Amino acid sequence: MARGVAGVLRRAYTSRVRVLLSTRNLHSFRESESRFLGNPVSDVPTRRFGSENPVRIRLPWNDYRFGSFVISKVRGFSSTVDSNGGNDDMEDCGRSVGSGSESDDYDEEGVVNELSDVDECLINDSAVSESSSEAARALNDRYQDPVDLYRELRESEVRSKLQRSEWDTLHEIFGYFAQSGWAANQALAIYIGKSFFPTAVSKFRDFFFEKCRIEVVQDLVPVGPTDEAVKFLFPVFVEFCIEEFPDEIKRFKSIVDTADLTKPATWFPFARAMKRKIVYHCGPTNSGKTYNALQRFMEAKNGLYCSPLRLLAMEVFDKVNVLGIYCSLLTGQEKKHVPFAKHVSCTVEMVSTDELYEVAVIDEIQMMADPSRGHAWTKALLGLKADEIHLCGDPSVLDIVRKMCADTGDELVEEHYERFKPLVVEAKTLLGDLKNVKSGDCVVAFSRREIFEVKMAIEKHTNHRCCVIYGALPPETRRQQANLFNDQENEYDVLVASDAVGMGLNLNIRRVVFYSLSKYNGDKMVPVGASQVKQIAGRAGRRGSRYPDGLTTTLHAEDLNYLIECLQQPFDEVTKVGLFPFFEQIELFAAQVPDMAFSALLKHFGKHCKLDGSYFLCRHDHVKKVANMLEKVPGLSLEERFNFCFAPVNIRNPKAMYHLFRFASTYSLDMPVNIAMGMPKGSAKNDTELLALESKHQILSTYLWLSNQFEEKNFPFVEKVEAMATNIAELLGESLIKASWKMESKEEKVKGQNKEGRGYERPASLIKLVHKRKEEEFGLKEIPIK
Ligand SMILES: Nc1ncnc2c1ncn2[C@@H]1O[C@H](COP(=O)(O)OP(=O)(O)OP(=O)(O)O)[C@@H](O)[C@H]1O
Ligand SMILES: [Mg+2]
Repeated sequence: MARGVAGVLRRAYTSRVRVLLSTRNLHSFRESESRFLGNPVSDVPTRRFGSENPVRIRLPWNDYRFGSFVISKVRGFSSTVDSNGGNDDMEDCGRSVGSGSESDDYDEEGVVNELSDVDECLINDSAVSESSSEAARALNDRYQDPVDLYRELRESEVRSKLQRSEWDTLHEIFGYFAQSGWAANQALAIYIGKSFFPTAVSKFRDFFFEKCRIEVVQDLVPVGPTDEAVKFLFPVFVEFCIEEFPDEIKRFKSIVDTADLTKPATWFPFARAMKRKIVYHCGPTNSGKTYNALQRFMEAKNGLYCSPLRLLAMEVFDKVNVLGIYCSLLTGQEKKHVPFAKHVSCTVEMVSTDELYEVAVIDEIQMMADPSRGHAWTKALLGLKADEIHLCGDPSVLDIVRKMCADTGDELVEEHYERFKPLVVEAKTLLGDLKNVKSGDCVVAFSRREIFEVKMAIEKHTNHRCCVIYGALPPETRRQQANLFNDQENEYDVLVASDAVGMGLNLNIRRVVFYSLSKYNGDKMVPVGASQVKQIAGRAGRRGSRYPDGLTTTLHAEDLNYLIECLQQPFDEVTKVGLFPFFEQIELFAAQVPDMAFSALLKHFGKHCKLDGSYFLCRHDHVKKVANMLEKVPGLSLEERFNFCFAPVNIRNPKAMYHLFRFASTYSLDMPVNIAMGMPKGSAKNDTELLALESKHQILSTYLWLSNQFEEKNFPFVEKVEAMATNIAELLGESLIKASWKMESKEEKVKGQNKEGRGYERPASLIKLVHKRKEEEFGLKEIPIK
């Protein structure tokens, strides 16, 4: 029986292990497999497993073969080489190579991906003495076939009497083996996972001690705990594992197979069957990328515009309809179907890969590299069924798009753009004083608190009035604030905004002033990244706006050099883009680990998933947090749970979390989900009331999102909720216009620091400039940035 299973495993092993036995290359299993099946990569006889009478081809030990691949030069163990001659292994030590999973990066809970690289540097680091090399050579000459050696061990009935020193050295050798990153990586090829590897080695050690002839021990001991010893033992270890652990191997294989995220291009066979033309509108901000892509969108018989933000999707929806092209709107929260419309403006998460389009536009394509949302852009690019796909974005993902198009077989046309007008850095700065703000300025701050502090300070100390835009505001309110700012007929001539203005919005901004260049990343204050600085600064001086010439500067002189550095930095080249499994993939995976809680399942998936080198698994800690909370709601199917967990909710807002919990609980009882939330009577009179309005809107937004995922009978109050949401968005708008309160806790904080009466003051710049240039270097010159 065991042999039967082993036979199956060996067949599987032979067919799988056609790629060089390195974890880094597990991702390319499939590729190499198909390459192999179509066109055998080796003309050297391969070792076969699985037939009734396996043909054992004797090869010298130093050419020991796994499938068609060779662990070459065992004696010198310089590298692992595949039969195609590709050399991949040891030189990468110490570098993070571009393949395998990135789970180590994304999972802050310290989940280690079973398939990710382990440090193979051990191999190179070990000092190999002349005598042990000599001993290794002798060992390899003596035992030329690992299979023979394994058989001999298996059949042996004598336990050798070892001397204490031999026993100690053997232990050291096996200890070294267990620590070997190289061996752990190679073992993955036979589906010995990283967590099981130490157990397998320990069992192998016991087996070896139990069965090994004294002569073999005496030949091995002089080699000592070295890589050479590991290389010698490894093929024997493989034989042992295949025979000893068929169940573990089978289990791990099924898990790995169902967590396979390699070859994402093949997930969309219909898109692959098409000859698509991809047009990449590549350039910096304000260079006309979206404008040109939208021209093609509007000319087409039918089209799809995929936006990074609800606000932009709404803007395109309005603009296109005004121009007489019927266009519907589709976001997570709203479906506005325009009769006879053949065009759709949607948020990128809502992309359907089922519809056929003549033209699709994917805006801000560089977002493919976003750690959390990247997968939506990747899916759109790989899966859209459109004759023409227009990508708008900066050059950071150009190379990877080229690679993806080569994989999909799509034609790629590149259109390069320059900024209409160069962005100019004002070296004078605001000299630390918000009184120097001018009409048409957008002051950018990176927290809600700072935004209000700046607004209040400007309104108190100058005659300017401020609009505000930040992430927690509903898109309708952001839009109302943007219109108020753009409209020249009122007193609102300054905008105070967070990085939420960074994408695509067309605002009448003359100058972008960075209030600070640091932001809180959830853990600590960090400098804002160069690409984000560019994106935000690029909001100044839009073509067709009142201020076609863009200026940018900082509030404080000490931040200026960092701003210039960011603007002058070339775009980073992205090497990996985001992926996330579809529900069906999670479902298949779940079948391998029955009874596992959903949050643990996601964690487990992250641990076992297999990715090609150009992809990473998107972060989903937010989803896991919701999943944890919803563990207490019984009776949800996996799919229902999946949908609830992806609902947009602010996990730091206990009220929002409570309502989501309530929605899920009511739904699980198959009762109509109601909203049970009081409406505020008027606009907010202080920051606490404003926060409450924001929070209420977010809860309503979650309800609307869920109503689009589930049946109407479960979420029957959509109209009522929509009306409430509109009402609250209006109240928020009114509140922002009236807002003149002081930020309470800030005041307390200032009191605590004995700074009462000192007026407005920004905390000192947090950017520590390493290469601080002298002020004279810039003087009051204006520095144009291309
Ligand atoms: N050929 C054109 N004729 C008239 N207006 C144009 C033209 N090209 C661009 N514009 C206008 O210039 C402004 C910036 O263009 P667009 O939004 O396309 O830039 P972008 O490169 O997509 O910028 P971002 O990276 O910030 O999204 C818009 O207001 C757009 O309407
Ligand atoms: Mg654009």
